[in-house]
Amino acid sequence: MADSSDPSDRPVARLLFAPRPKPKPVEPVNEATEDTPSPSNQPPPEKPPLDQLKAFLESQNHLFTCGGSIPINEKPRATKPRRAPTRNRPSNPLTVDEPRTSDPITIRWDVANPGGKKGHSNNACDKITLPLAPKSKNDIQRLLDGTEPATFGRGGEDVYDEAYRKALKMETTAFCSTFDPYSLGIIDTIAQVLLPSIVDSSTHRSVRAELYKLNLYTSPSGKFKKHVDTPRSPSQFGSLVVCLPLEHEGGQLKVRHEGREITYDWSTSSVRPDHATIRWAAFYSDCEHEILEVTSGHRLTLTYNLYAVRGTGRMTGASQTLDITHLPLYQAVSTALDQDPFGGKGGTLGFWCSHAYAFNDPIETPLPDTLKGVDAAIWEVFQKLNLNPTVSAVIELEDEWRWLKDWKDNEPDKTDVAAHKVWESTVPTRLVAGKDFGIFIDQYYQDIAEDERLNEIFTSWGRYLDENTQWLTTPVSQSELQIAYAAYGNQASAETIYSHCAILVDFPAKGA
Ligand SMILES: O=C(O)CCC(=O)C(=O)O
Ligand SMILES: [Fe+2]
Repeated sequence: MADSSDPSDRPVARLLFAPRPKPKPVEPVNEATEDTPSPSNQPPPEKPPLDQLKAFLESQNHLFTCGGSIPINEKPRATKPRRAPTRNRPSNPLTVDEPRTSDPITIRWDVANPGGKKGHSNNACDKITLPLAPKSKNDIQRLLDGTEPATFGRGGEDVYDEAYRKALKMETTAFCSTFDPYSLGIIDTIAQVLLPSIVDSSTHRSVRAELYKLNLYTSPSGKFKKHVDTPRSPSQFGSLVVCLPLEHEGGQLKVRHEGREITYDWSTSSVRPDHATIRWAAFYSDCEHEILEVTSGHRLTLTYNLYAVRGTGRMTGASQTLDITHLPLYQAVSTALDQDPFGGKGGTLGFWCSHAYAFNDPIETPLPDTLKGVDAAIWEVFQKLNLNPTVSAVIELEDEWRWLKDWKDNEPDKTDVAAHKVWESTVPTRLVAGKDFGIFIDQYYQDIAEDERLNEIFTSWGRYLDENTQWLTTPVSQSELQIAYAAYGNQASAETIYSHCAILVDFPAKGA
């Protein structure tokens, strides 16, 4: 993704964020253990209601990834055809409690130059079936021959740099596989955990998974250093990684969000011979993640982009809906807001979203349909309480706003400090909430004075959030991730980028 500092580029909100302090040190949490329970779940009773809610919200950032495993049934039984129901014989009950198992997975791919003969037609393909049969380890070489080096996005370009990403790939046009995340229940699980729908909500959401790549991380030193996944469209909310059964060690996938870290360790070896298992992990794709070095064998994954779609969620299972009034969050918010937090004077209640959201221009973002984790929950709580929330891109103006860097030139005789005062009187506050997402400067603004320009841009794009705004959360420490957004994606940016957002609720003044 381009980290543009060229003022002639169309600037976007993302570029205007001030660098933030370093994130809190990461608390390592591994797959087998629960997140450390936060003592702040029960805020001390003496705090005012809004402070109690703030403390409660601080502990609500844990939901950003989920994963699981599916054993492979290496000798699949022939499936008995189901008999159609008749009047005397009801339909077969659904075998919902049967453990889900997968058949072995076959991968087929195009062979570019079969037999290496010139002039030979290019339409042959090869295949392997996993888990590999004993003594068929050499089959993996044929698969390797069908791959090409995997690039990634840096500074708006696709680059190959083994120091950052050492991996091989196949494009979806060159391979297919019998693996189906829908029929194995993986997509249902992701929908329930990462994109739940809420009873009565206007946003009933389902997940669509689109196969993206086959990747092979091979020893020695196959890896992908920390990055966030480049969103392919504004409705992309997540990424799914499926690890197919091939012996390897190392290659742990680490996913991070707001100082928390989950490790998916899928290594298999003679010590842990459970290689006849498919393992998977899904996460919100704005979460930073990395793949540690593979120290032996080959780590083979299929990656999918996950999109939020409107639907009934009944693709493979029953619709799962959540009654928001039963969430502790609902109780916490309604108790805190029982008393008007602005004492009748009116103001804005702000919730900095815990995640970043993809948008592109000029198409609107699909928010609130793509809200993630606690952001979705707070949105629904505000809705349920009839508070008319809005979700906006919120930008924080930098002290030295490099993109309009010549503002000081208007006051050449003043010191930086004095010139800065002029700037501060021009813009009432540093926080501006957008009615739209990207900020685009048209030619018109180039012709007016710098200070007027600032004000005009921001009042036409959004509104200033003044001291009457009470923030329930502090903005996520983004300094590292912000750099990662700008510099490292898994593909050079396709028109869609992430923005930081806030959910806002306006409380009118009493009698207004
Ligand atoms: O293979 C994996 O574990 C994930 C790969 C990844 O992060 C990516 O392709 O963007
Ligand atoms: Fe990734």
